[in-house]
Amino acid sequence: MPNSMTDLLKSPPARTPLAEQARLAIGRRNLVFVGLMGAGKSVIGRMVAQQLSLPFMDTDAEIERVSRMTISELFASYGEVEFRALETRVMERLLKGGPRVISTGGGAFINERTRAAIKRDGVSVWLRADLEVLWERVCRREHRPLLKTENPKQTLENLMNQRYPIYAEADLTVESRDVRKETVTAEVLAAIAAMAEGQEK
Ligand SMILES: Nc1ncnc2c1ncn2[C@@H]1O[C@H](COP(=O)(O)OP(=O)(O)O)[C@@H](O)[C@H]1O
Ligand SMILES: O=C(O)C1=C[C@@H](OP(=O)(O)O)[C@@H](O)[C@H](O)C1
Ligand SMILES: [Mg+2]
Repeated sequence: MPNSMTDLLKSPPARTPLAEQARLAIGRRNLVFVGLMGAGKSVIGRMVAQQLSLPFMDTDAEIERVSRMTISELFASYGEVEFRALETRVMERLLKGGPRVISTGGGAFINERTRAAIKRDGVSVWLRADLEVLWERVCRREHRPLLKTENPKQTLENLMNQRYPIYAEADLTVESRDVRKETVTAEVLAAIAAMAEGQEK
């Protein structure tokens, strides 16, 4: 929200040359972040959107807005199957309104129908991270219902084993490691720009 008339008159911040290249590469498509809980989809997605001057949406936030419930409440009241059905509908709707940057919840790309929609209308980026990095980021947070188990670190490892072969189907992979978020953001832009160069050859 602009704070003053001066803000309203300001032009949007200029993109860096790397961001400009990445923006051209995306064209009318959406940029979609996939990967496990704690990979940084929500945080990095928002930063990349800012760099590209594209609107940002997070499917979990959108699901919470339309249902007027938290993700934990949805899992508790309706279960995972209903949550996935809602997630697919929200994802299909967001993909139609692009181009935008969309961060998904960790299970979205695992669902066949959601994955097919992302492949059709988006450039997907897998933010890949090691177990220790993910665990360090999620262990103190309480809002992820799938990790409310006896041994959440083991649950995370099991999910890695099940899901990593599927995340690997994403168009691009960027390592989300223990470095500054700005570094990961720049690496995402570089990966998109490099993808476009590869397509031109
Ligand atoms: N280099 C980094 N890249 C991404 N996230 C990072 C990084 N360093 C620390 N974090 C933290 O890790 C957490 C990632 O959470 P989030 O973006 O919600 O992940 P996801 O949406 O993939 O579950 C955030 O608290 C973020 O601040
Ligand atoms: O991995 C998953 O199945 C889930 C990941 C969560 O999103 P984040 O990956 O953003 O934490 C959220 O959608 C829900 O708790 C289920
Ligand atoms: Mg998230």
